[in-house]
Amino acid sequence: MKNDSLIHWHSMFMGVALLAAARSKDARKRNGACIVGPDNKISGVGYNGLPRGCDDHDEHYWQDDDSDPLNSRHSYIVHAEQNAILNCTSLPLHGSTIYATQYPCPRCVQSIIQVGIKRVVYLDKKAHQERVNAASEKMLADAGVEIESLQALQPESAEWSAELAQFIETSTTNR
Ligand SMILES: O=c1ccn([C@H]2C[C@H](O)[C@@H](COP(=O)(O)O)O2)c(=O)[nH]1
Ligand SMILES: [Zn+2]
Repeated sequence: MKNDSLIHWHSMFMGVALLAAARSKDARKRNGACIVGPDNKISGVGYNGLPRGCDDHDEHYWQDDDSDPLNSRHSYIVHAEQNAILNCTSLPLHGSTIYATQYPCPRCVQSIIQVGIKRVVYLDKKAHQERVNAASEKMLADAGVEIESLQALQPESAEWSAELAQFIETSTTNR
């Protein structure tokens, strides 16, 4: 007998991004991203973290002094979207969609555009980063890359993803 109780494709891909995010060591924000080809095949997954070989336990990397690049976490962390692109196992990415747990920053947007990704689906948007988000939005619009919230695209998927995020948050201690 056929089982019709499936999740949407959007739920599956945002779910993969959320699971990837659960691997992030960033105590401030755990992000994930999942890149999907036009044929619904996953090409790459990533989360925010330090580059390979940089010790997660080295507190130097997690400092917050933005006035000194040597002591700023922003010099070191590879963003989830960048990692998803760098981790891709199938190329090219032209025409792909990236599912991101957070509205991508301008740096990530640059990479997204340059590899030919044509659509961004995001889960959360930080309202206090209005100007940063506007910079991302301008580049995406000029480059003809669509961006939409999962909430607007598929409300049931957004609700399911929020529940999954909550479940992951409360159940991730070295499992
Ligand atoms: O597009 C983005 C933006 C940010 N991140 C990561 C980078 C950090 O690990 C956290 C928090 O970012 P802040 O800039 O320190 O607020 O989120 C990402 O993965 N993708
Ligand atoms: Zn970014």
